[in-house]
Amino acid sequence: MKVVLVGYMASGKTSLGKLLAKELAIEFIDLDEYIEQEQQKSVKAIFAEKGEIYFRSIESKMLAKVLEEHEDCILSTGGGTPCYSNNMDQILEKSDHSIYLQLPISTLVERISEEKVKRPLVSHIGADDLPEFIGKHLFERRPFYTRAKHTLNCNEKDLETLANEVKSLLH
Ligand SMILES: Nc1ncnc2c1ncn2[C@@H]1O[C@H](COP(=O)(O)OP(=O)(O)O)[C@@H](O)[C@H]1O
Ligand SMILES: O=C(O)C1=C[C@@H](OP(=O)(O)O)[C@@H](O)[C@H](O)C1
Ligand SMILES: [Mg+2]
Repeated sequence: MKVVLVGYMASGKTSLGKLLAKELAIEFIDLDEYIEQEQQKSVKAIFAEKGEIYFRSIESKMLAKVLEEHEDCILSTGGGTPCYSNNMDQILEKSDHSIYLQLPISTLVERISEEKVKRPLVSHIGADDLPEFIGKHLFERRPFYTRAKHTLNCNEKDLETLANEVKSLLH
């Protein structure tokens, strides 16, 4: 069974994916970590040294590779993955379940402001401008995320609760 998690930065894709894979005893793949291993560089360094277009091209290729080569896995994507190239079509075609982790802007702002450094798209944005940036960005990206097979309301739920809710979707 192939399950793909999508959603905005800091929606919990990596954390929930890890927990789910452990509980379901299947392989966990985080697309950003996969790219970092393949490129031998952090996502931050790839953005800084080669630019976003290069990152999006690698991201799309690595997504296709993971979807092709892995039968049973939980795949946590990056926040931008479904929004470029034909990535969301690929996800819908090649996975059994795709799940959009939905959170209110206020929670995303809180989480991102604590972890801006490792996220190159927001690292340069000041605290005052962050809510407007995230609001606009999510408005642009939401149409891609909502194509996922399921939407999971993650507001004020801990990881264990979310893992149980995902498991009940996987039939
Ligand atoms: N359900 C949750 N409740 C509270 N904090 C969470 C939850 N899920 C994730 N987090 C926290 O939010 C931050 C971003 O999580 P992460 O898994 O890196 O998100 P993503 O991979 O979507 O960017 C981390 O600090 C993580 O511990
Ligand atoms: O939203 C985005 O475009 C990005 C999200 C990041 O992943 P997370 O969503 O896990 O932070 C990472 O892929 C890169 O920094 C770009
Ligand atoms: Mg992540």
